[in-house]
Order: sequence, then structure tokens, then C-alpha cells
Amino acid sequence: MKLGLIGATGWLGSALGKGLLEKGIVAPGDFTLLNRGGPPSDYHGYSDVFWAKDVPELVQRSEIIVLSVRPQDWRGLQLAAPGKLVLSFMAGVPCAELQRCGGRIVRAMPNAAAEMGASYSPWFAAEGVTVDDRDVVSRVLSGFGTSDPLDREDHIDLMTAVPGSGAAYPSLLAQAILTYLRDHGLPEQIARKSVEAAVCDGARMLEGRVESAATYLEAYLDYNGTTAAGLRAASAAGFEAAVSAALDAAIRASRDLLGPEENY
Ligand SMILES: NC(=O)C1=CN([C@@H]2O[C@H](COP(=O)(O)OP(=O)(O)OC[C@H]3O[C@@H](n4cnc5c(N)ncnc54)[C@H](O)[C@@H]3O)[C@@H](O)[C@H]2O)C=CC1
Ligand SMILES: O=C(O)[C@@H]1CCC=N1
Repeated sequence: MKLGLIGATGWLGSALGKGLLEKGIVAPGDFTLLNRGGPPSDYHGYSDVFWAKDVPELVQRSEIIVLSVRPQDWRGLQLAAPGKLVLSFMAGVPCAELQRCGGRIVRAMPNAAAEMGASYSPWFAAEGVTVDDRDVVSRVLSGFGTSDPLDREDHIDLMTAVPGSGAAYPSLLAQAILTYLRDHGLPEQIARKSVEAAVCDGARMLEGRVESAATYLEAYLDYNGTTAAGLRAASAAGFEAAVSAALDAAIRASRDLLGPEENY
């Protein structure tokens, strides 16, 4: 497939570019890239990819165009891509706005685990996207993980707040516990291993069966020991309310990202 990637050296763009090349989903000669800093000397070990000089050249060489730039950079692209399949990673830029480029629009919401080939990237296809396009989208996203189609565009905002947040909330929890242990004088190495046990190993017990979270919580509460005391204190201090406030704020922020309409 002839694919153009705008934002090819960014966080997600670089992960996708690497995965597409390494998995042979896009041949180097069919891969057109664009970034702001100009071609690097090496792109994940592939010297035979094509670096476009500007957006129109990338569009002209590509059937599928992936937009991996920040939402604030969307309008500046002045993208005109009539008849092309356009796959946007941008949070907060709706299909109605993207359709101004004249392409068939799909929005996907990857996450930072893309850099380890483990993004979960749900996507929404606007009207006009064909069955073949949907296969193409799923193949492209397999370059850095797994994906599922969504039936509703507004669910992309939920995906932005949840899988889109990547390592953010585990990091918040890990950092809070680490700070607590340090403040209580635990040696650094033991503090780190303790947090990994509580956050990373604990989370692994939910892998592939996250619905058992409720069962674990019930079991700890029924046990009525030290962990039950901790869980009750966390709820009383507003843990669930804090999570809900965080997700509400992220959704609101994704709706405000684009800012007021200027000249297109
Ligand atoms: N980083 C993440 O965890 C997630 C990001 N996203 C979305 O993915 C998109 C990309 O995000 P990141 O990779 O994190 O951003 P980034 O800032 O790492 O990469 C964006 C790249 O686009 C380049 N760029 C900007 N304007 C350009 C132009 N006119 N021509 C060529 N290149 C241009 C920038 O130089 C930069 O290298 C964003 O819209 C973001 O909302 C979605 C889900 C998760
Ligand atoms: O924090 C952000 O803005 C990026 C975009 C969507 C999720 N993470």
C-alpha cells in the first residue's frame, strides 16, 4: 500500500513508521514521510523511504494518509486530499472538520504503548469509508498493536481519556506510593521494587480479565484486614471521585483542543 505519514518522527508517528516497515505492511519505496525537522540520516534503519518536501507532494504519492500531528497543527497543514483515505490520530479534531480535506475519514485513538508495539487503537469511520478501507485501517493499525472499530464518533473522546492516556494513571499511582515510601524512609531500591509489586505485578493479575477487578475488591473487603482498611480510606478520601473528575477533565480538554475556528 502507498502510505503517507505526516508527523513521522513524532511519538506515535515514529512508532507506527517503525512497525509498518519492520512488519512489511508498507514497503519502503511505497512509504512517504514528512516531518518538520527534515529527513533524519536514518529512519529505523531504512534509508530507502521517501521524504516528501511538503504536504501536497506527500498526498500526491499516497493512497492512505496518516495524520500524526498535534491537533493544534491541523489547520496549518491546509490538507487537500480528495479521494484519499485519511486516518487521523488527532484528539479532538472531529470528522466534520477533517472532511474539509475532501478525503474519506477515519479517526483512531492509539496510545503510548505504541512504542512497544502494544497500542490499543479503537477507531471510527465516517460516512463514505468503504469495506476495503476498513480492512486497510485495521492493517495499518496492526503496525503498532491491536484495534477495534467503534460505531459512534463521540466514543473517540472516551477512548482519548482512557486508552489514550497510556501510562499516565499507572504512573500517577506509582509516583504517589513511591513518594509515600520515600517519605517514610524506605531504602530506594526496596521502595521501587515494592511499587512494582503493588502497581505492575498487581495489574498483571487483571490482564485479559479486567472484569475480575470487582471480584478482587470484594475479596479484599470480605477479608476485612489491612487492605480493606486501606481501600475504605481511599474511597472515603474520594478515590473514585478523583478518577471520574480526571476522565471528565480529559474529555472536556479533548473537546477544547482545536480552539476557535480561524481561517481554514
Ligand atoms: N502521544 C500519545 O500518547 C497520543 C497521541 N495522540 C494524538 O496523536 C497525535 C500525535 O501525537 P504525538 O505523536 O504524541 O505528537 P508529537 O508532538 O510527538 O509528534 C507530532 C509530530 O508532528 C510534527 N509536525 C507538526 N506539524 C507538522 C507539519 N506541518 N508537517 C510535518 N510534520 C509536522 C511535529 O514536528 C512532531 O514531530 C496528536 O494529535 C495526539 O492528539 C493520540 C493518542 C495518544
Ligand atoms: O495527552 C494527550 O493530549 C494525548 C492525546 C490523546 C491522548 N493523549
